[in-house]
Order: sequence, then C-alpha cells, then structure tokens
Amino acid sequence: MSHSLIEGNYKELVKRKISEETCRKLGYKVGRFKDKSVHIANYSCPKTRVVQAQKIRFPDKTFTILGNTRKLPFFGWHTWRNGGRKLVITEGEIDALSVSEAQNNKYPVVSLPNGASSVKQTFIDNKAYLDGFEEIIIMFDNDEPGQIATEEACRLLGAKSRVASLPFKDANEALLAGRSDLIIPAIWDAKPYKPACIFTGEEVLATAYQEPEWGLSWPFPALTQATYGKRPNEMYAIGSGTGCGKTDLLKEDIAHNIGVHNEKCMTFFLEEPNLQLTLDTIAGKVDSKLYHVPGSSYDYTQFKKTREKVAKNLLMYAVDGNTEPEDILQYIRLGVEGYGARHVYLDHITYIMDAVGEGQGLEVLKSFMRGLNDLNKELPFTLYYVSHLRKKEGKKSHEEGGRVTLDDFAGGKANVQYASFVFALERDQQAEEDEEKNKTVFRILKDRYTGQSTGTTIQLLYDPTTGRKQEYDPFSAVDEQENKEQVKEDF
Ligand SMILES: Nc1ncnc2c1ncn2[C@@H]1O[C@H](COP(=O)(O)OP(=O)(O)OP(=O)(O)O)[C@@H](O)[C@H]1O
Repeated sequence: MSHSLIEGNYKELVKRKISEETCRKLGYKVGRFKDKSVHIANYSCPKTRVVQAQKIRFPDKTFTILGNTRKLPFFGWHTWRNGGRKLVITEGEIDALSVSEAQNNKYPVVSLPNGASSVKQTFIDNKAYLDGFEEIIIMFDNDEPGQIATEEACRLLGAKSRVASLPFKDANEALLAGRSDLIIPAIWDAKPYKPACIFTGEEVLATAYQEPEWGLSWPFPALTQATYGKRPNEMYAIGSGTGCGKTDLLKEDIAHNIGVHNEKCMTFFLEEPNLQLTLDTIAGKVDSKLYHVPGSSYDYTQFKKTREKVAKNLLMYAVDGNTEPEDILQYIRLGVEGYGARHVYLDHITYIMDAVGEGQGLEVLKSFMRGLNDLNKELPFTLYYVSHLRKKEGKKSHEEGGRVTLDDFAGGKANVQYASFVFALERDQQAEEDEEKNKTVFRILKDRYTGQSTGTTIQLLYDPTTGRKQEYDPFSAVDEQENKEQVKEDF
C-alpha cells in the first residue's frame, strides 16, 4: 500500500451531498496523493476483510489502483451482512454512496470496482457473494454503456435480477438535484430486465393496428387462394424428384414477380452457371416464348424489350464451385439491403449438404437453415428454396410420379422446419403419353399460415410450345373431352 496517501477531510464530498458518516461507513475517503487532492475508495478482501486495494480518483476523473488488484470485490461490500433479501449495485462508488445516503445507510448497496466494463469479471469473481442475496437490483448509469452493462449483468444474474431506473443520469445526480426521494421508490419498483426484443402485450396493443392483408399473387390463382399470397419474412420449400420441374417452377414465379409485380428478384441457381440462360428462360416465361431454344421463332424487338425489363429486376449469383453457406448468407444480405431484392430463390439447398464430407451434411444443413431463417426474419424478403428428395426403399420413384411426403426431403426436419409452406411437385417423366408427361401435381405438404391448405393439390400443365406451366382443372378437361366426343357422335 502506498504511504504517500494522506487522509484529509470530507468537505469535498459534502459538495456531492454525501455525508462523512456515509463515507466512513462504506470506506470512502478524501486525501492527498502525488500532491493532488484525491478520492480514495477502499476495497476490502472478501477473505480477510482487510483493505486489499485502494482506488485513487484524481480531480480530472482519471483513476489508478494501488495494492492487490486481482479479483477485486464490490466496493462497500464489507459494510453489510453477507447475504439478505435485496442488494443494490451501482456502476461507481459515488453512486453507491449516494444510494446509501438516501437510505440512511440501512440497506446493502455496493458498486462495481471498474465501472460498466467490469461487470462480467466482477460477477464471476464474486459469485458466492451475489448468491447470498435473493434479489439484486441493478442501478447503473442512464447512458449507453450503462444500458449494455445492465443487460450483461441481468443475463448473468438470471431471474433474481431487477432494474431500477431513475430520471437522472445516475444516483448522485438525483441527490444533487435534491431528488434523493426518488431513489428508494426506484429500488422498490425495480422491474425484471426487459431487453429491446421483448414486448409486453400492452406495448403491442399500443402500436398501430394493421389489418391482415393478402400477400402477392403466385403465377397460379389456386395457389394464391390456398396461401393467401406470398409474404416477406416467410420461407417456402419446394421439393421433387430430379428433373420434375423445380427450377422451372421458380422461373415461372420470378417471371410473375417481375412481369406482374415489378419486384426485384435474386437467384442462387447453383446448378446453372450460364447466367444468359437464366435471363433468357425467365424472359421467355414473361412472353411465353422459348427464347433459349435454338431455331425457335419470336419477335426480336419484343425479346429485347422483355430481356431488358427482366435484367433490370434481376440479381444473379454466379456459382464458381466454391460456394460456402456463409457466402450465401452474406450475399443475400447484400442483395436485399444493397440492391433491394425482395424475393430470393435458392436452387438448391441440398448443394450445401453435398459440398461437405460424409456424415457432416446434416449438421451443416441445420446451421445453414438457422442462418437463413434468422436473415429472413430480420430482412424484408421472401425466400424460395429448392430441395432434392431422398429415395425410400419400396416406394414408387419420385421421377415416375411417386407421391412425395415431408419425410422424403433430404435432411428431413432440418430442411423444412423453418418453412412457412412446403410444396412438392409430382410428375411421371416416363409416362407413355406426352400429355401425361407434361402434367404435374403441385402438392401442399405444410401450411403454417392457416393450416387449411395442407393436403391441397393443384394440377399444372406444361405447354412445351411456350415453356409455360399453367393451372388446369382435370375435371373440366375430362368434361371438355367428353363434350367433344359427344359432338362427334351427334354428327
Ligand atoms: N411439368 C413439366 N412437364 C414437362 N417438362 C417440364 C415440366 N416442368 C419442367 N419441365 C422441363 O423439364 C426440364 C427439367 O426441369 P427442371 O430443371 O425445372 O427440373 P428440376 O426438378 O429443377 O431438376 P433437378 O432435379 O435436376 O434440379 C426443363 O427443361 C423444364 O423445362
């Protein structure tokens, strides 16, 4: 301990409205050090109760600590009985003195040894002391570092933490303003900590009421009816056997979003490195033309116009064979925040699993899906992602029209858990009749929005001359056929 410390009188603290009695009780002094008038806070060792360190506060508010600075206890702890019902903790020594002054030095109050940044270490070093109290009231400064430290303290303390708030920067300011009467009620009214992400029902009630609205339409009216449209902050999974038309369905939706809704879309087509092809097939769907097929006939002026419109609303990721899950998350953020993309299409999620070694796929998928979900809930975009299916022994092949179930999705639950809707495409690519080959059953496997459309199927028909998929009613198609046959017979 330095011997150049000279104890002085307490007049200086009277300016702060703190009495000599309070200072003596908690171990706070005024003295001289290196020819300067300083404040001295004594820190007593939790084991021996003898002063282990002295914190010297200079007039310019800088500090130095003399003595043993390892595992510093709370300032003032030795004043009180160990343990009890309530303990108040302030950020600094002067605030602890101020609270004690307001309470006539009757109830336990201590302070952090090194301000807001010392919460974690002090709480760990003095856990046994904190464990002795039933309720711990945090009364840190009313500023940003104080808020951050409050959050940290409450997280460490758990259910027994309470937060006391004063309409002043700190307890000493309340004292100086002649409002020491606010300190005791603030302690009694201390509330459990409420982070910014937790809202009470009343707080939600107080925000403006928003009527439920329809989302944006899909390219298929029956799907819009079944889902009430597509909404931001939702994820939609699409699964089918290989070659059944998943990418084609995404392109149908992108063409609809750009052509009808004028919305910006972003693609991650991890199996389509040819970005011209992506652009041209989408433009083709807008105009119902096969722009990407050599020799097909179309109006060149229209082609250029549509291509430009699609290009203006499309952001495309160029796959380079080194795609990491983290990159995708980062580029989605960039696309949404930087380029205004409102719809993100990821084809396909199973790529992420395939890219890692045997046995690690599921863990990687789980953490990627979690990352996608967090991003999707944070930023205003809709995510559409494609998944491959796993083959089940004894079941009809998915490539030959076999019925798809949720369980068939590669990665199982991890894959579909966060999705608001899960869709499946069923198509018999080996059907003998061309017409049969072009039919797809679009099945809704999961509906989180109302639950009512789970099990709904929509019939889609692919027109190879236009490259478009459209909804059709198989029963009216049968009626039409029967009508035609009847007309023939009548003749
Ligand atoms: N209902 C359909 N009838 C006939 N052909 C279709 C149908 N849907 C898509 N196609 C065509 O089949 C081909 C394969 O479709 P697509 O690439 O969309 O399948 P996928 O399920 O994404 O395949 P993969 O599993 O390889 O990713 C495309 O040329 C597409 O135009």
